[in-house]
Amino acid sequence: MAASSSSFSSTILSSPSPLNKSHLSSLSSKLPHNICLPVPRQHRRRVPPVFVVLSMNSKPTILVSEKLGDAGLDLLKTFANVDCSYNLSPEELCTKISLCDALIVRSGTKVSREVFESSGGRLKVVGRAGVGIDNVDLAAATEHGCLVVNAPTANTVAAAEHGIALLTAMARNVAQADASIKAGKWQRNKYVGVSLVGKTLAVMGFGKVGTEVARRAKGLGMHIIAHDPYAPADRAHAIGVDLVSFDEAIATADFITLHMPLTPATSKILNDENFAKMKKGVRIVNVARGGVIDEDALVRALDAGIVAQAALDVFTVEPPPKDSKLVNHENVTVTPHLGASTTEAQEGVAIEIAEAVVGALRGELAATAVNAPMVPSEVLTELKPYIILAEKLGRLAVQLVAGGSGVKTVKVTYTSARAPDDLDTRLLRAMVTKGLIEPISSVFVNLVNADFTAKQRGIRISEERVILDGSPQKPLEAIRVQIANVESRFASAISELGEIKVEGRVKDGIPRLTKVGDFGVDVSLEGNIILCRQVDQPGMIGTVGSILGDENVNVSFMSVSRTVRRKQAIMTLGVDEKPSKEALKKIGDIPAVEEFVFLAL
Ligand SMILES: NC(=O)c1ccc[n+]([C@@H]2O[C@H](COP(=O)([O-])OP(=O)(O)OC[C@H]3O[C@@H](n4cnc5c(N)ncnc54)[C@H](O)[C@@H]3O)[C@@H](O)[C@H]2O)c1
Ligand SMILES: O=C(O)[C@H](O)COP(=O)(O)O
Repeated sequence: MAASSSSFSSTILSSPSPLNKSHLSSLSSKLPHNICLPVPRQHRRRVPPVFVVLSMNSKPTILVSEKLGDAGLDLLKTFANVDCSYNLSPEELCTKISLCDALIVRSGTKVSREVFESSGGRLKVVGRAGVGIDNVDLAAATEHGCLVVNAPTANTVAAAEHGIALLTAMARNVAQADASIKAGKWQRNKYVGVSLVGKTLAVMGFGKVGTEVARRAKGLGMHIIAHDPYAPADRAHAIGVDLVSFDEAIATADFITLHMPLTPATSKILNDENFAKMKKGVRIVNVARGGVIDEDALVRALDAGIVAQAALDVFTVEPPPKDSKLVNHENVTVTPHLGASTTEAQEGVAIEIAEAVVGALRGELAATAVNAPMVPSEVLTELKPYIILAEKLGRLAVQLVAGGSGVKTVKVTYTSARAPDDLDTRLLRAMVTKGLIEPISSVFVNLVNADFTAKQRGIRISEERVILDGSPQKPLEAIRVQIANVESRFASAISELGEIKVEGRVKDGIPRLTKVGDFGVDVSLEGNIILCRQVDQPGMIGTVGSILGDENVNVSFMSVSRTVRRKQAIMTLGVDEKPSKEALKKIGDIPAVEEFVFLAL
């Protein structure tokens, strides 16, 4: 395969010379008994999860801080210790959280920065049993490497049905009439309502819930328009809805129903200025988030008769103050955030979030991750050996650093026959970052916080593609990691360009180191590695092997590659145990050894 475009010349070095089988068997009789020659390691292959969260033997603890459906709780209990502690104060939550690996909340628990700080690094997953994640401090979660997942689909219909319930109840004064008759009155003239048929309903936010509300309202004979700057117009057209501008929506609607998330852009989007643009007598439904309405402005608009009625399920502060003018307004119908509260939705949400949290704790990538890239499972399966390769190369490269200006400028090069848009490298970059940072810090790095952690430590990681001609069946041919402006503990790891350079490939599903500096090598990236530059002369393997054998250090593989016959060679040894300082010194003292380094993978 030839590189078709590259800013790095990517000439593959002539094949290194790993020991071949006959060479090895003739050697084996001369080696100490505990030196194993290359053994198939497939059975020992481990795929590290992307969110390595649990030690092998621990049963995780999951704190459930709000009521969750039984089916979800049962699922959680098969995997973890489940602590259902409802109505915790913020202080109690902060105290408990240090004993928990995961936390499951609904909208009633504020997962603040303090919660992440109090967890001492143990909290690895926050599961939001529902859609809105505005009660979770996402920035803090990301900085602490904590994955946030939600359950975005199971309560959609429930929320849409509640929107329709509020719409119809409001139009026919159901709540007010109910209260009146229970107070002993019979006020048939007071509670004359308005009809929905033929009226224009503006759906603000045409996502999952908004779409379902629109479908149902069409069935009531309403004319539906929608405003959503990010929704595809063809999806709206397909169900007979026109997407219009914000101003057109609010100016032409008889009814407005809110279905957008609470974001800085939508906060108080219905305010004095926008109420003034509405048709006099407009009616408003909110099952999204209280914060999208300026509640004081809504009271003014109600008092001025601009807004005839409002029906609200959500409030800026929940529960709202007892003396809230808005809640107590006679033209306002309220429910206590019940949009998702149907038996069916809560069972669905509980299962959806339990599966997501358990999956994340097992280290799988969550399809509903909120603060990490979502990688489809088929892509993940294909990339798995390359994920390990990326991390191991990062680990190896950073351990080769001996000084200089520190690990600041790192370049990762992917050699692939795939088109750039057919290879998502975010996962690979995160794993290189993990490999680079974890050996030199106590920071836990994962896909969630990799970029943040690198940035925080002043490490600039650039990526480059070398596009190969040929069949793109494999996602990658090679990954190369280069660290600039550093000195190395193993001078041979410095390339001609003056950078530490390591390169690896996946062969038969096993990640292998294939280049160190400008030397070709070929060893499996497992356990610990000794890199040794030596004069190419007979007896070296036996001498080094004997030193390790005397120490009861098991050699799992070896490869020798040389540049010029009888001149210089790089010997690479895989060892299961870390040799003692004395043994390493003895290796260094062998006259033909020019330099060597021990690296833990
Ligand atoms: N009351 C409840 O119990 C309840 C239940 C479920 C969902 N919700 C809330 O309903 C809202 C919608 O949920 P969803 O599942 O449909 O979410 P969604 O992400 O599927 O849809 C939200 C839509 O809002 C759009 N949007 C974003 N910014 C906008 C803006 N400035 N103007 C107009 N549209 C904008 C997005 O493009 C998206 O299409 C969320 O706030 C969610 O928290 C409330
Ligand atoms: O965002 C949501 O999913 C809804 O607001 C439901 O919130 P809840 O789980 O607190 O009912």
